[in-house]
Amino acid sequence: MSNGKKTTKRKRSQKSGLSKWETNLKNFKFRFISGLLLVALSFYLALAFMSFFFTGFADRSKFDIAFWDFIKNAEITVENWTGKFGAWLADTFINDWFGVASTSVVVLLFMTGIKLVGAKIMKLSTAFAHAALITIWISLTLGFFFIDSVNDRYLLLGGAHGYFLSTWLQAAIGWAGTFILIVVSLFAYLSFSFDWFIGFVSRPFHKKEATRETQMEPENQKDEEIPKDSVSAAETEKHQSDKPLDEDLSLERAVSGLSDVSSPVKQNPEATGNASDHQAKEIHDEEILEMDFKPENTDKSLEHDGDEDLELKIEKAAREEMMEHNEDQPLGDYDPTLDLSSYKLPTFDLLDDHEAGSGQVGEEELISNKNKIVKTLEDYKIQIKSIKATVGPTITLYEIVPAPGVRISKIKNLEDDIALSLAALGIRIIAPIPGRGTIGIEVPNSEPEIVSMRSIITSRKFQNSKFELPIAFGKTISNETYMIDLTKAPHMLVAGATGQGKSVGLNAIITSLLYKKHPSQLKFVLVDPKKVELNIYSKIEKHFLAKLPDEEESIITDVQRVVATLHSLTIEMDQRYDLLKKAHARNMKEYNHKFVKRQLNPEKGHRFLPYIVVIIDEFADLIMTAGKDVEMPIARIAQLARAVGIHMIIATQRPSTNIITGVIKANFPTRVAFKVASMIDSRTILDSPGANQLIGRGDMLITQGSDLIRVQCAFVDTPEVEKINDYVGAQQGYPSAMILPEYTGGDSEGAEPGEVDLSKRDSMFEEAAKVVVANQSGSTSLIQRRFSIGYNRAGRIIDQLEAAGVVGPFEGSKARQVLIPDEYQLEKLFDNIK
Ligand SMILES: Nc1ncnc2c1ncn2[C@@H]1O[C@H](COP(=O)(O)OP(=O)(O)OP(=O)(O)O)[C@@H](O)[C@H]1O
Repeated sequence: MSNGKKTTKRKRSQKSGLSKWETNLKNFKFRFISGLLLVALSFYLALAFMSFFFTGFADRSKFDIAFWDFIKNAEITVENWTGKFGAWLADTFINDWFGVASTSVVVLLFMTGIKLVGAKIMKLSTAFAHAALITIWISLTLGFFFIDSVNDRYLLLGGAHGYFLSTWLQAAIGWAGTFILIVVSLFAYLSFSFDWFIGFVSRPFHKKEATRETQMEPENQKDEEIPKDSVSAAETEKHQSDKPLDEDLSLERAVSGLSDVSSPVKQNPEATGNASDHQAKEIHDEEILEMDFKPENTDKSLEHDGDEDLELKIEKAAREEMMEHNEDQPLGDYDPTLDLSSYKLPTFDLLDDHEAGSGQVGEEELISNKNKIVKTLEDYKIQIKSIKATVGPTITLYEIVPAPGVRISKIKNLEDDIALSLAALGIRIIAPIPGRGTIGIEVPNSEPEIVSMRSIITSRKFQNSKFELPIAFGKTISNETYMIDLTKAPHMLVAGATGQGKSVGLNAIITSLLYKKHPSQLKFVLVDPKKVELNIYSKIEKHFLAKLPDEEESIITDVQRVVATLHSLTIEMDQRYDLLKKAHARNMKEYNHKFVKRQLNPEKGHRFLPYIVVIIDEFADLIMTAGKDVEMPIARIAQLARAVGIHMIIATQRPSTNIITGVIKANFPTRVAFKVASMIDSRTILDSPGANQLIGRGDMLITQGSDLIRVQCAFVDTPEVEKINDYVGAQQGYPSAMILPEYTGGDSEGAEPGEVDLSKRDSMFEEAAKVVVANQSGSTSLIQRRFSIGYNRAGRIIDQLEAAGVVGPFEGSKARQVLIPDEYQLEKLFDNIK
């Protein structure tokens, strides 16, 4: 009894010891220090080994006593540079173990050390595996070729391991056998580890093909360099410096000398010199990528039959063969994109640049505005320390540092006066700018610039983004591409009075996603009560849309269908949670990772889960007509669906409180406001004023909880969206849109629960009956699997089959009894119930 207790205790302490050790490993400081120690140890060992080659001869006789005696006895000294311990280590590693191949230990210690410190190198498990193979091979080879060095105890090149292994092998398979084994194992290792090696070795045997290959090369290259639908390579983008604005455009002034406000301000020579070209425009750091997504056109190569194309054909065949033989080989990771493996992301040339950069802010305008601001403030006896301008695409931000003692609220109250003196609409005062200790005055530029969607999509920031669902909205006031990850958002409210850029904004959101995602990874549910705004996307139904079963239109316009779709999405959400639970995954990313790694069995209902983005335009219309019927499922999805990859974007013209209710608001943390009609609307959507002061045409404010960020929305015109849709729609898609689970709640009027109306049989009733009779098994999951339909619908069909007398009643865990023995009887039954 007490023994048992002890064991448990020990186990527990071992357990806690392990977790402590793990926690330590995760601790950065601990890792860093351990890493440094390992690197130091690797240097020490390297010196010990190196020195051993020179001093080992002199020290050789000293190792013959026990280790502690050797270390303790001060009278014994060694020549090795690293002292007795180093000498002993070198002797043990080199002579007793693996000979000179033991240097691999030094390399491994070094690699582990720098990895712990934070260096990005190859996986340690791979390094260890290679090192082990190389060490054994070198040790054996040296042991084989320098077998005589065993008599020279000072240096066994292959170590004791090499010597014994080679002696044993020679006795077993002879000298020749051992030699062959050494050569073959080398070739096997190189072929296994390096793909190029097989080609290198087999090249002499394929001289003829190799010549052909060289002949083909220039042609291939040409193909790569001038992809048909890529963007013009000659096109370049202005690269602008990353300097903070105050270095480039200096409107800063000393505290004293405010009296000479009209005097020319300090100018940066560069900015002034280029005034006519750039007009002291704020310089942004977005490098534009001219990139083409066109994957290699393998199909083309198949069309060529001539002899000269042999090499290309072989490549293609090898590829296809690999796929055909997939089942026989150990399966690699599951690739969800394989279903539509030839799918190409839209190319950049589908987007226009809308004369990007056309809007320019003259230096005169900047100075005049600055003077007016300073003058107005001065009129109200407000002293300022400095003023700085940041020129954005449509807005310039004048940042003021007030003199000590000036009350911020005093400046804030002057909003109207400043607007009056500048004779401009859309002036917004941010007092203070969070985290900067300055006051911002945003003034619209007289010639606003259009931010083209193209400049955003081609920006390096967007292209290199690692976001799961990247949405590139446009540019901030400092000309940076502004992006959010919808998975983090996770639901978004968009408001804006009519004509202020809401539809363009929704198109920008969808376009961003279409430029980054494969149809297998993302599905949209589009709700458009206006029937015209989102209809454009019906062309990509088979690629990117999801809809209810038996639904004809993929863009939902009818309120009743919206309600059914939202309910269906809640069912999909619940099903996804069930799958996550079964897979012991906390969220969809983890689940998909497991699925891709083939840890989840599709036979058990597991499937790769695409993100679902639900976009609802004109939400006001919807809530007015359907009220709680839409509000409740939306609230449910918004509260729960984040972890299962369902995200919602709701847009409305009228952001009043009866439309954006508390429940909805609480669950939509990301808010986007285009210009709205009143301050009350602005407060409803953003919880603060500001959206009423915007200038329209894509000028917007975004908040993700705390700060408000002013962004100029990227402009994407309807013809561009059409081109993108044509491009995607023309490619091979899935047989249909993604089918959402069947929702039957709305249809069951009249029928009591449990009562089945056979006159309203499911369209799959007969097919399902045949399958059940043929298999003599009446299970819902069989029908679900065979017809790829949801559980609800399959269950309903089974109920109908029971009512028709095809299957018996529900019997708990057992499958239902099938009452019809064969197809002949079944046909008779069909005739009876017609
Ligand atoms: N980001 C933008 N950059 C430049 N101009 C824009 C931008 N967004 C919108 N506009 C201009 O504003 C016009 C109206 O935009 P949009 O159709 O998106 O408005 P809306 O808010 O959706 O209106 P409604 O609610 O009536 O559909 C566009 O035709 C375009 O000329």
